[in-house]
Amino acid sequence: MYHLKCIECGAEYSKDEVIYTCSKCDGLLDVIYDYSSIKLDMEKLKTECPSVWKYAKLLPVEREPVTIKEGGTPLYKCDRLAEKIGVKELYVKHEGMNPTGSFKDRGMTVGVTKALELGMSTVACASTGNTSAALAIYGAKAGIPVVVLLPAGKVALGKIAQALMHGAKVLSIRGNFDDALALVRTLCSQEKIYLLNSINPYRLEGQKTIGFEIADQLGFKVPDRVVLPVGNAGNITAIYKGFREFKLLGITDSLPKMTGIQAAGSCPIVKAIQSGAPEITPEDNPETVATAIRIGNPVNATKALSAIRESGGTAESVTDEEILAAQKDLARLEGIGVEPASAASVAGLKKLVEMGTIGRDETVVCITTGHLLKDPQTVIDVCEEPTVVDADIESIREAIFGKKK
Ligand SMILES: Cc1ncc(COP(=O)(O)O)c(C=O)c1O
Repeated sequence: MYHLKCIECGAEYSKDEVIYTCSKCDGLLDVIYDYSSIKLDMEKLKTECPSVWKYAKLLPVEREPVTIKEGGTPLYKCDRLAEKIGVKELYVKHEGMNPTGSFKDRGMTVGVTKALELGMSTVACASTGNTSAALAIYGAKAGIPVVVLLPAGKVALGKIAQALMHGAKVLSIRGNFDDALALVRTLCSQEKIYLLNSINPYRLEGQKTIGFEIADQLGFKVPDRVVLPVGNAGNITAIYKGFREFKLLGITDSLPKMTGIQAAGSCPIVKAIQSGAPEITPEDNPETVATAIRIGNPVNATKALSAIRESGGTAESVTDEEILAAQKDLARLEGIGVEPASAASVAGLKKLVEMGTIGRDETVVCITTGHLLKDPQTVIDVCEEPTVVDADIESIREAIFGKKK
C-alpha cells in the first residue's frame, strides 16, 4: 500500500488522485509505502537479472506495466579511467543503454503505466530532449497521444528524431526549458492531460531503481559515493531514495554520498550547496554545451538539496571544456559513448579528486545518463573530420603513415 505525502507540510493524498504538488502549500510530493506490508523474495532478488520491474514490489503500480524492457543497464568497472583520475575503484553505470538511450525510460515505464491506471488518456512533458524521447516511446507503446514542449534550437538532434518518429506532437517553444515546464504545467492543470515531468512523484519511483541496481550489481554492497549530472534534480533525489529503501528493508547497510555535478553556466544547486543556502536561487539564462542539463530553476531542488546534505555528499560545477574532455576519456579509455551531460559526472569526479574533496581510496560509481548518439552534432563539432582519400592503396598508406612508399 502507498499514498502521497507533501514533503513540506505533511498533507497526505490518496494514490488515486491526479495531483503533482501539494494543494495546500505547493510543496513537492513523495510516494510513501507501508514497508511492513512489503514482503520481498530474497532468493529471487539475489538471482534474477536487474531490470526496473524486478523491483515491482517497491513500485507504485498495480496493473500490467507498459514496458519495453528498461533498466538492467551495465555497471562497468573502469580501471583505465580510475588510474587516470586517481581513484582506487571506479564504476560507470551506463544509463545510455536503456531502450531510448537514457535513464528517463525508468521513470516513463512507471509514469505512463500510472497514467493508464489513473484513467488519463493523453500525456505531456516539457523536456531538454531525453524526457520527450522516452515519453514518445512509452506513449506509443501504450497507444495514447503524447505532447512535448521543447526549448527551440536547444535540443540535440537524436532526441528530436526519437520524439518525431514515435509520433509525439512536438512543440518547439521560443523560450528555455524552465519556460516550457511552466507552460506544460499550466496546460495539464487546465486540460485532462497527465503531466510526466519529474515533478510527478511517480516518475521518480521508476528512477530510484538505478539505486537498487547499483547495489544489486555490486553484490548488495553500497559504493562510498555516487556521482551524477544534475539538471531538474529528479534523478539524484530518486537514486538516493532507492538506496534509502534498500537500507530500510535491511538489504544493504549503508548509504552512498550523493554528489551532484552541474555545468558552470547552469548551476543553482551547486551554489546553494556551496553557500549553505536553504534554497536555490534560480538562474535566468542557463547556458552549457550539455543541453540536457541546461536548467536554471530545477523543480526538485528541495528534495535534491536534502539528498546531498543528508548523505554527506556535495555538489560541484564543471566547465564545458572539462565536460567535453571527460566525454573523450570515457569514449577512448573505456569504450563508453555518452552525451555531454553524462560526461559531467566524470568531469566532476576528476575535479573533486584533484581538489581533495573525494578521497583516492573511495569506491565511486559515476552515472552516465544518456548515449553518445543522442547528440551527434557535438561530436562533429569537437572531433576531427574524416580524412577523404583517393580510392587507392598508396593514398590510404599516406593518410595512415604520412608518407608514400
Ligand atoms: C542526459 C541527461 N543527464 C542528466 C539529466 C538531468 O537529470 P535530472 O533532471 O533528473 O537532474 C537529464 C535530464 O534531462 C538528461 O537528459
